[in-house]
Amino acid sequence: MQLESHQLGEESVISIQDLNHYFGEGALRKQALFDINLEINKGEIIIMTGPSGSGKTTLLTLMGGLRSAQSGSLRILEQEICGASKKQLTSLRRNIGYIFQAHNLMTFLTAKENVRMSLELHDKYLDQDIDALAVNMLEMVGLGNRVDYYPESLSGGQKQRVAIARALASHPKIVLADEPTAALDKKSGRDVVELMQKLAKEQGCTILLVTHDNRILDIADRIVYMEDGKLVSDGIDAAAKVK
Ligand SMILES: Nc1ncnc2c1ncn2[C@@H]1O[C@H](COP(=O)(O)OP(=O)(O)OP(=O)(O)O)[C@@H](O)[C@H]1O
Repeated sequence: MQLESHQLGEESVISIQDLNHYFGEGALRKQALFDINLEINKGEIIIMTGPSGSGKTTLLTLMGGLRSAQSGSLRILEQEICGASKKQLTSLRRNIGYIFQAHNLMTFLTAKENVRMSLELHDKYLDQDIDALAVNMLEMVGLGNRVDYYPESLSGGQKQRVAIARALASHPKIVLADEPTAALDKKSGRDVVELMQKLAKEQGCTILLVTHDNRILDIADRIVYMEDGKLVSDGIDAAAKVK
């Protein structure tokens, strides 16, 4: 029998036990996540899918250190996030790359300057040729001839590729992507996720991707399916559920 990579006890990047999450206070308090358990290893590409309102973005933002975890245990890169301070979350976020539905590029910066910005956050790049690193990363996403373009002069797919270059330039251990193909046509969407897959595999980076786009499910090593705030299946069953 062939074991799945997550069963082999490889290096754990994210480890979640009995995680619950609530929004609001008092009578308005509403539970959004219920007893989530999940192990994610180095280099895995995980797609999270499920109906609208099922809790995918809430879980993704918790795993990205973008909001504080309230109850249970959430370990990211060997750090407990439940009860972590703002300062701890900020330093954790330097190890994570983010790609969102709307590319979130700075409109007043060129493609190169957008990628540079993410490198400038890291001391280790300060004595290197950051311009050259940014250009090299843009070449890797096929935009070597667009480095000095502003976002408004790029197509949707090109903007999303700049966002990928920006997210991966500093070789983060984790990349989070929330609906990265939502604003793209079929071909551009496919190109964008295949590029993410290729770069992540080269860098040994873990990708967590939330999507409603059934056409890209095959790039995942594992599919996690959510419903009503619960993780209802993980792995092969999940793939069958969304077909
Ligand atoms: N900031 C918030 N305040 C209050 N309730 C929230 C907040 N964010 C999300 N929720 C609620 O938590 C639940 C899960 O929402 P979430 O956005 O995680 O779902 P989702 O699966 O990502 O949905 P979609 O696919 O539509 O983006 C929903 O019932 C939502 O209304």
